[in-house]
Formats: sequence, C-alpha cells, structure tokens
Amino acid sequence: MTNANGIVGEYLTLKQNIDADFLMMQVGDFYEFFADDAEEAGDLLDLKISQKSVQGCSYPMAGVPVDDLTPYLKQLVERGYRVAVAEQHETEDGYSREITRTVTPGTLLETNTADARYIASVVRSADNQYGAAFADITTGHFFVTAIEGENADAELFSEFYRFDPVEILPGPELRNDDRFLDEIREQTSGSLSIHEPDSFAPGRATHIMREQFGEELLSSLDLDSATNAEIPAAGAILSYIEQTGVGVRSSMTRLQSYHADDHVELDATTQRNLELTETMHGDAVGSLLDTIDHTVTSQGGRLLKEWLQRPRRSKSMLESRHECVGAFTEAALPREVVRDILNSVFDLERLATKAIYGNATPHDLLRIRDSLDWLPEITETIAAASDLADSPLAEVINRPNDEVVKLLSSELHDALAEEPPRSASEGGVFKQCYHEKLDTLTEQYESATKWIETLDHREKHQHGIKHLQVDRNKTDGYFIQVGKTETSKVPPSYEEIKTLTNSKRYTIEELREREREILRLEEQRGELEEELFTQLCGTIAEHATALQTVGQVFAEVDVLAGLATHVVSNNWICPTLVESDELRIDQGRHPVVEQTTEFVPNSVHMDPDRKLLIVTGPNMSGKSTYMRQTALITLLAQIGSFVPATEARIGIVDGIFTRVGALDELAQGRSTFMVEMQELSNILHSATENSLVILDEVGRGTATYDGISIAWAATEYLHNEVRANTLFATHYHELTILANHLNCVKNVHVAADETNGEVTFLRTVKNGPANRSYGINVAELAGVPVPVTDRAHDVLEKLQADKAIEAKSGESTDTSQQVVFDIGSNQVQTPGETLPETAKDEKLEARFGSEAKDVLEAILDAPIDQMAPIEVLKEVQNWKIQLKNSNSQSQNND
Ligand SMILES: Nc1ncnc2c1ncn2[C@@H]1O[C@H](COP(=O)(O)OP(=O)(O)OP(=O)(O)O)[C@@H](O)[C@H]1O
Repeated sequence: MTNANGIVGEYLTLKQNIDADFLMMQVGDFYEFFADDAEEAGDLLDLKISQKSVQGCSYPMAGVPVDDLTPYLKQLVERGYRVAVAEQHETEDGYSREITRTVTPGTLLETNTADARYIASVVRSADNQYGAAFADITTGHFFVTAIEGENADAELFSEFYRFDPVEILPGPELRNDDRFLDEIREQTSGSLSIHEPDSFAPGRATHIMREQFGEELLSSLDLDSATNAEIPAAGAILSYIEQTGVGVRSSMTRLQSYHADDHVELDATTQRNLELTETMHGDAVGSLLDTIDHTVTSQGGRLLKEWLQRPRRSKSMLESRHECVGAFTEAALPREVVRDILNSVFDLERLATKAIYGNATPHDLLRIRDSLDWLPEITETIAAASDLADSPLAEVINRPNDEVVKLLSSELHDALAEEPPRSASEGGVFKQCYHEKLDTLTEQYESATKWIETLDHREKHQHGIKHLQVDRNKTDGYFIQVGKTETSKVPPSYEEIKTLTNSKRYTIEELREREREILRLEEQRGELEEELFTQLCGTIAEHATALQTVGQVFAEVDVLAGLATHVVSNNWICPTLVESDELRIDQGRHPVVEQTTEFVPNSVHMDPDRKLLIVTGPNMSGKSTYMRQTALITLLAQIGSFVPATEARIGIVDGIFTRVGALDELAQGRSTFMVEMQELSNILHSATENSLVILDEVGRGTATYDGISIAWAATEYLHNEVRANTLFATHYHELTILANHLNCVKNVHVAADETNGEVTFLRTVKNGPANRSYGINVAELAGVPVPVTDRAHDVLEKLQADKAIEAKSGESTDTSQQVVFDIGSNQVQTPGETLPETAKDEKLEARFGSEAKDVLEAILDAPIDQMAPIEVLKEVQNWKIQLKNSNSQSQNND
C-alpha cells in the first residue's frame, strides 16, 4: 500500500524496520534506492542520482533495472554491506512492497569465485569451551566443532584463519569481549553481524538442528545433546539463514563434525609463516597452494586448499591418497584423459545448491546433465587402466549412488531441450515428447504463429499493397504496417491504430483473434513450463546429496590427478609414513623455491637421539629455507601428496608449529618482540612430543643477553619437557654448546666458504656448528660502506664480556650438574669446576692489561698486619694509580 508520502514514504518506513545497510525496493521495472541510501549506493555503484519530488520535498533517487539486480546486489554485499530487497506485488488499490530477503556477506548465493564463502558462528560457555560452526551456503558444507583446553583460544583463531569466513555471528557472551573481537578481526576479513541472542539458546538451537538434520544424523555425530558446545553456534547459523529469507536452509545438508585429533594442528601463525595459501605479503602467487595446484575444476581447487589447511593424521587415509597419486603418476595417458574430462565438468556442489533454493536456470540444469554424463566416462577410464583400477581410486569413483545418478541423468536428458533459453520463463526449455499437454500447447502456438507469418503474403496479394508487413511490439501487439504511399489501397476492414512518419499501423478482426489466442497459449505454455521446471528442480533438489557426492568425487579425483601431475614434472617421491618420531628426508628440496632456483638439496635426520637440531650458518646461507622445507615436506606427506626428496620417512606429527622472522606488527599495536614471545609461548604450551617445531631465531628482538637467555632456556625446555622434534636456527653461536650437554641436541650448519674475506654460500647442510656468523661479510655484500664494516669488525672483536650461562640438563635437577658457558672466554665450566686460571688471567688482562696481575700479586704479598695504617693507605693509593694507568693505557691501545 502506497504510503502518504508516496513511494519514498513507503521506502523509508520499510527501511526503518529492518537491520540492513541498504534497501533495494522494486518500483515497476527498477529496484530503487531513495534518500541517503540513494546517495551512498549511487556513489558505490556508480549510478546516476536523480531527484524525486514528493509533496514539495525532493529526495535523491537511484535505481537499477530489475534484470540487473544480482550484479549490483553482489557488489554491495561483497563489500560487506547488508542489503534488504523489497519486491513489488499488485494489490486491489495499486502496488505494495514487502521485504523478501536480506542478503548479507555470508548469505550471498550469487558468487563467481571458486572459493568457498563461509558464514561462521561462535559461542563460549561458562567453562571456557568454544562451540563453532562454519557453513558455506553455496555448497551446503556445514562444519561444527567444539574446542576446549588451555590452548582453546589459539585453536579457535586458527580455525577462523583457516575458514576465513566472510561473515561472523559472535554469540551473546562474546559480543562485548573486545580482545576476542579484535583477534577475530585480525584473523579474518569477514564482517561481524549481530544475530538475536535467543537463537543461540541451547533449547532453540537443538530444535532447529533436529528439524534440519534429523535426530539420527545428530546422534551419529554425537551432537544429540543440548550441552554440546557446537549446537548453539550451529543452530544460530541456521536461524540466521532462515531469517535473512534467502530460503536456502534446505541446502545445508552436509553436516560434518570434526575434532582437532583428526588433524595436524596448524595455528594461524604457522599457516601464514609457511605461506600455504598466500605469501607473507598476501599474494596467492608464490604460495605452496599456487605451486602445487594443477586442478582443473572449481571444486578440486577448493578441496586442495582444504587439504593443505587441514593435514591429516590417519596413516591409512594418507597412505590411500599416496597410493592414488602414485597410480596416477604411473598411468600417464589415462591421467591426462581424466583431467581432460574433468576440464568439462561444472561445479556440481554449487549447482545442486542452486537447484535447492530454486535459483537454477535451464542452463544450470544443462550443466548438471552434462557433468553427470562425464561420470561414467571417468569410471571407465579408471577401470581400463590397471594401475588406477587396482588403487583406492576404484573405491573413490564408485562412491556416488549409481542408481540415483542414472535416474537424474535420464530425467534431465528426457526433459531438457538441446538449446534451452537462459531463463525458464522464456519458453522452449523442454524437449518435444516430454509432456503431452505442453506438446499440444506448443503445436497450437506454432500453428497460430505460422498463420501470422503467412498473413503479410496473403494481404499483399489480396489488396495489391507492396509495402505491407506484419509485426509485433510491446505497446501495439500484432499489427499490419502499410507504407504512407499505399494507405489509399487499404480496405475498410482495416482498423487504424497508429500513424507514423512514413507509415500507418492497422489491425483486423482475424488478427486480433489470433493475437488473443497466441497470448493465451503463451501464458498457458509459460505457466506449464515454469511448473514443469520447478518440478524438475525439485527432483534435482531431492537428490542434491547424491549430486554433491558426485561433485566431491570429481574434486577428489581432480586433486589426486593434479598432485600426480606436479609429482611427475618435479620428480617428487612417495614418502613412507611411520608412527614414531623419526624424520628422515634424503636430498630434500623446498617445494616452492625449487621452482625458481637451482636448488641444492639437503637432508634432515631426526630420531629419538636427534630431536633438537640447532641450525647455524651465515646470514643468507639458507637456514630458514632448510627448516621451512622440512616443515613443508612433512605437511605435504600429511595431506597425501608426494614430496620433493629422493627418499623420505616421515613420522606422523600431531602439529606443526613455527616461529619465523619478524613481521612488523607495530601497526596492530604490538611490538615485534611481544609478538615473538607470544608465538614462542604458544609453541611451548601447545607442542607435544609428536609435534614438529620450527624456530627461526628466538630472542633477537631484545638486548643480546636477554635474547640469548630466552633462547637458551627455551631450548632446554623443548628438549627436557616438550620433547618435540625441533629445528632451531640461531645466530647465537653460544647455543651450539648445548649439544655437548643435552643428549638429544645436535648441531647442524649451513656451510659457507670464506676465501680472502669473501663468503660463498654453499647451501649444503652439514653436521656440527658453524664457526661464525659472517654477518659483517653479508653487510659488505649488501654494499654497507667500508668504514662502517671495518669499524664493525673492530667492535666485534671487542664485544667479549665476562658473562656466563648455565645449561640445565633435563635429566637432573641437581644444580651441581649444571654446565656454565662463559661467553667471554668461549669456554665451558663443567660441574664443580671453577674457571681455569688462564681464563681468569685473560679476563683481567682484557680489562686492565698485564699490570693487573702485578697489582694482584702485590696485594697478596702485602704484609698488612705488620704495616701502619698510613702505609696501607699509601700502598692502596699506588695500586689504584697503577690500575688506572694500565686501564687507560689498554683503552688507548684499543
Ligand atoms: N638449498 C638451497 N639451494 C638454493 N638456494 C637456496 C637454498 N637455500 C636457500 N637458498 C636461497 O638463499 C637465500 C637465503 O636463504 P634463507 O633466507 O633461508 O637464509 P638464512 O640463512 O635463513 O638467512 P638469515 O639468517 O639472514 O635469515 C634465499 O633466497 C633462498 O632462496
């Protein structure tokens, strides 16, 4: 009903009652924005802004044609706005509008990118347990998890980094937690939305979950209790989807509950540090995913990303993937045939969802039909290649329900015309013989239009008019058009309807009758076609799960064949997985660096006696690369891929933790050192004896001795308490001494050659510590001015001070068992020992020169008890002068 202030009043009233940034309201053939919305949206969407006058007031107005709603809607929503859409419908006294949906970043169905678009919800219980749910309404994937324990925060944030949701619904108890919200904002670029608190209530959430998935599924996933932390989060997402009115709740069919135990823990920092899906600079190019992604389907690309972000721990599952990759590497031709076929399949997961929410077009159904046709082709190709047929691929390809696939395929083949129109309302969607009544209507329609097609010929002949044509348009309907020069020949039965500059338009009773018949037939045919189309979509929707399974199978085959393609062209090998803490990589390479560099392979060997490797070597020699390649090879093995090495035995890890480099986080209000310490703290808390830890410098962001002390203590803790396999690169050469005192610490170094002060990086890793850092040589290589590097050499020589550090062995708490490392003398003091005399002498000499010894000897020899106090004072005065002189003398010499 149009409001007193007309359209604008109606718009403003609707807008007032909704929680959306913009309202797009249908007015005739346009969706309009008014008032402030018009100015803002006009700016964002580059629309022409005009003025609408209502009762003497003028309001800005901007609109988009009805048929172009989707792209404009998408533009706004992808920028994080919530947009409500009001559709127009006819009423007795005109038109009225009603909000039909509110589109938010997480409920946008129209997406062109292959990437998943997750909406997330998270709740925290009183006992600090998190429940989280992640749903992608475009594919129907719905993951739920519960996270608890002392590392719950870090684990939860890792999940957010992994899923990178576009929209997040924090539970009521988290909305006022600034620290939590800040962290969420840091891990994702998604927008935060407030959803009504009641929807998170366990009772209501359980109800909606049961309604959606059925009790059987919930109990099979152990989600049948209202006390499950996942339920409130999951229930809230479902009610949010329902409330936004997009009508896709029914597409959420693929509920999966997962536990941290199934996966390799990869915290958000590690995912970033290892540049899994994007580089440290945020580019996709140059990441591990970019390097190994040879998938040819959207669903395959999504799955590979998921595998990379969620490596697994199940040996049997990983070995099965290895077998499949291996089979594809052996079967070169069938692999290419399969990849060729996959190139032609469409994104079945998304198409199935579109059918469910009634948004599929005839072309979408055609894509489903054609994609299904390829399934038997792939099955046959696999069956015909013995390498493939004998591998677990046979099981993968047989996963879809054959009968359902056949049924859907034949239904679509029977129904769809070869070249259906883009929209179901255009007519011509269905094949002949699909539906009897439709065939009859079509025949009648065709004969009516045929009559019209021949009408001009008949009229020309009958009346001798040369310039006569029969045509149709929106305003005049069907008409006979006669050129001006011949209008005198027009018979009286012609009824004039319009005069144009060079012609006149007429109609005749017969034509009117035919027109009425055509319009009736068009309407009937259109209605019937739409009905049949909805029915067909319904059949597809009914079997959407089967379709999604086919999509998953295509994705999996695509990923495995793609990995094999990379293996073949890069000479990767199949790793052997073992359930122990062994890690032995022969001639390993960095999977990304090897693409652009003449890579020098290196081996890693870790076992119960070599659990903590201290990696030293000059700056730029390759320490970070060596450690990262070790982490990446482990990770690749645990997604089911082959690895860049000549041989690899990989002990399955439960987590990979890294502390790498210093990204400048000052912009986020945290000092680099603070971040470094937080990361270290997280590792020391979270890693277990089955984890792999990579530490690339620890303690560098603070004063040298604080830094060494922290690095030293962290090494001891990792060795004695955590017992994780650890690679620790450091420039603190002092730490290398730990290998002599902690059983499982060993030194390795990246070799460099120095001839005549010039350093050559050999890139080979050898046992034992590096003898020095060559930092100044690297500064020389980098072109630091000679006076500076010369002075640096001087300063380095003098930076010897008399501090000592103790190395604590985990096997003994007895402090008498502690060793002491003396930085000044570069010597170790073992238990009970005092520093050797020569060391003491050297230290004294370093500070006071050789005079000091003489003074000390004089003090020792002085017969104080036989001296008068004044003589003692004099003697002390002499020693002071002697020492002062020798001190300044030695400084001058320096
Ligand atoms: N095995 C290798 N073969 C070929 N090039 C390598 C190898 N290892 C490292 N590099 C190259 O050497 C350069 C320096 O490597 P990296 O950053 O790992 O050195 P680093 O010792 O960690 O340096 P810094 O101590 O200064 O952090 C990189 O450009 C890398 O690509």
